[in-house]
Amino acid sequence: MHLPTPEQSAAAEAFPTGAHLVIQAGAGTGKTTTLAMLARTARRQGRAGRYIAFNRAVARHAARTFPAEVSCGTAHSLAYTAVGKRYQARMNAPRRAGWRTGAALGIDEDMAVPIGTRKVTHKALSYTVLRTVTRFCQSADQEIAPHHVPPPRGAESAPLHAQLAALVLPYARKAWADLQHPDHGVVRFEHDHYLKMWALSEPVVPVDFLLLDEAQDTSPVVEQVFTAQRDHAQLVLVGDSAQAIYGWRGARDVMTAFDGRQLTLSRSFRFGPALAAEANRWLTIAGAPIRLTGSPCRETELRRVPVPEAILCRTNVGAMAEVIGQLEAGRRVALAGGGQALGALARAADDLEAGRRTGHPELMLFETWAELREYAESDPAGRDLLPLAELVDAHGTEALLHALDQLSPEDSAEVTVSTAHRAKGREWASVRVADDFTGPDDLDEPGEDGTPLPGPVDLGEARLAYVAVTRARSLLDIGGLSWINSHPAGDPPPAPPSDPGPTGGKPAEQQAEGAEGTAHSGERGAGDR
Ligand SMILES: Nc1ncnc2c1ncn2[C@@H]1O[C@H](COP(=O)(O)OP(=O)(O)OP(=O)(O)O)[C@@H](O)[C@H]1O
Repeated sequence: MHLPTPEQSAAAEAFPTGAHLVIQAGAGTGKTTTLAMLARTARRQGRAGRYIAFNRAVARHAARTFPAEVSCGTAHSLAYTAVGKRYQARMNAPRRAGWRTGAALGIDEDMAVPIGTRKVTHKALSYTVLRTVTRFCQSADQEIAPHHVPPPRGAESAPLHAQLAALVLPYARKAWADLQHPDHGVVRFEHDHYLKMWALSEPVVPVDFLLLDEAQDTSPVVEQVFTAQRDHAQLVLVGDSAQAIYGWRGARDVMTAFDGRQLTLSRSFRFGPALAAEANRWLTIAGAPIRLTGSPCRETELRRVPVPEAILCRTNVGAMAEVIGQLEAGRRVALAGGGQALGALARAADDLEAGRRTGHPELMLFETWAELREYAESDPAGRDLLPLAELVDAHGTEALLHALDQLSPEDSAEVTVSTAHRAKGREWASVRVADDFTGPDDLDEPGEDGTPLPGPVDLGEARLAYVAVTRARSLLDIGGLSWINSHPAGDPPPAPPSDPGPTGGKPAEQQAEGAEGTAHSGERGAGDR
């Protein structure tokens, strides 16, 4: 048992008062240890509660750490017990292609509706209908509406989106009606469906307190159920606003504006003072409410690391480039989360190159590779696809698929390549940040001396950089983030702080919603919160 830090003691002392709490816990600051302290306090008080984890693995880990009075699970597990189990038979139904579901909903298999210069085929429409239902399920809305229709790649403008929404919504409403039957229907029943049904039933969770973990990335549907309990249960939100990196797909930082007593965990047990200083540079840029102190017992060096244990990338495509580079250097490589997403992209590129339409959800509005390339090169909305286009053109889809076949499992690999999104919650002894973490573009107007001025650092990018740099225990190579050393926002060079202070800085702002999928990385799996 460790001697608690003053901040951990402050959290443990605040909890029995019954006040709603917001605990900002920086990277590696012993969040689980602290929550277990709170849970033991509750046991002494005879109070029972629930810990809501981000995914099942975290819930299982917490169940081993917390006393029995605190039940541990995801929001989905609560919803499953209340609603989902009635739909078990439907959930066990065999998977089938989205277009078959579309056909069963009445979408004509010969359709090709023009939206702008693109044609929406029945496959694209079927996929968009199912995504619309999923986005509705993750929202706090009562009914399916146009804003749930995902903006399609290659037809993002508002008028085109409105046209698409008019086409999609009748089928999406039909799909949602179909899902209400517990024992029959044509749409495959997913975990998000019963979560939404549960939320719409306005459930009361019968507990004395609720601990919401990773509260900086909470879906609106979970936020709605959670905050609705505040009159009868003590609410404790735990997380790190500076690690809010899922805003692009609708998650919200519930901590920042929550009306509760603010507490902080800022002593990191993962790394030493030099890395804490680097982390603080990004926390400052992100306008985060905390600054970290490193462990005096840990020495973490920042320097070039030619052979790291982990390489962290900004995008899936960047990860693919790193995989190829490591394989060429003769190393056994693992890709965190596996190679399926990249394999699907490579196969989609292969289809387009052969002049076939692809079923890949992101690329299904394009008819040829040349069309996609033109979109990536000339349309600002498609710019993030340019690295994919360049990667495919440089290596060929066959070589990419061959590289993915050579991946090793993580436990037998010499190096793990991961996106920063997938690296969240993990740590390695040595880490290199990949080259796809490029800095902001220069401003149009040069500085007084005529030299280009770098643009401001995007807050979302700063949070992702913070997640990436805080994964290392002993060695960190900031690699692709080195541009920050000559950017005005990275100045003055970081120095280890002498006094962490309980709080400081401005609250983090919300990350703007961006495109889904290819450019980003790290999807949550079914059953995750
Ligand atoms: N007061 C303390 N003194 C020394 N070590 C501590 C203290 N509190 C926690 N630790 C150690 O810090 C490490 C991380 O703690 P813990 O497992 O609770 O954090 P976590 O929730 O898994 O991770 P994170 O803080 O990154 O979210 C563990 O090795 C734990 O034993």
